[in-house]
Amino acid sequence: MRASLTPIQGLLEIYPKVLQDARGYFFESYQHKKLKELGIKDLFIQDNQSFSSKGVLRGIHFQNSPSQQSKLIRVIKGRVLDVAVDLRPDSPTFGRHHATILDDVEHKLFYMPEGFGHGFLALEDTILAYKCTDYWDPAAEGGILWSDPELAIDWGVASPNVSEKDQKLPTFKEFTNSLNR
Ligand SMILES: Cc1cn([C@H]2C[C@H](O)[C@@H](COP(=O)(O)OP(=O)(O)O[C@H]3O[C@@H](C)C(=O)[C@@H](O)[C@H]3O)O2)c(=O)[nH]c1=O
Repeated sequence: MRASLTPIQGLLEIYPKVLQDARGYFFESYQHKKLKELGIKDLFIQDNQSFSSKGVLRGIHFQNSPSQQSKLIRVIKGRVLDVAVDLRPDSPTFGRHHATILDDVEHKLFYMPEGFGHGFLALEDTILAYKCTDYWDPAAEGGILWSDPELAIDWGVASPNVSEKDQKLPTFKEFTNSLNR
């Protein structure tokens, strides 16, 4: 397991050692001690899995305090463009994002601590799995519109398949205004 830093402090891309043999592959998708050595000390208490058809975009989602979640994300089958948006008001990279490809070949893990918005675009029919450090809390759910020009995320598609709920998410400006209230 090897971690690679990203331009945003706290966000990590983690490369597991994928062992191939005549039967297929094997890798440790979660190993507490090795992740701790890479600086990830979180206690994950919920695992989620979703299937998304090619062209589906989910996000950008987060949970507000006190139900904030760190996430450890990976693709079981398929390929996504996965995006983390820095929503930590005190961060020098507040409002900036980092995008990365997660797939079922490299099996890269994407770690985002509390304070990030998360979204992904399915580039193929995809099963995505992620660990979370807090339970789902519908009352604490927050989000930002995937296509907000201020975030300027290059999704590479003009009209992805987005849920009605996600189409109505606030803009980044509305989000920042809500912080100042
Ligand atoms: C997130 C979540 C949803 N649900 C339910 C609510 C709803 O009926 C159904 C689908 O929920 P959603 O439409 O919110 O699912 P989805 O759009 O996949 O939401 C997820 O998006 C990605 C980007 C994230 O980062 C996640 O934290 C989560 O917000 O599942 C749970 O039961 N537990 C959960 O933890």
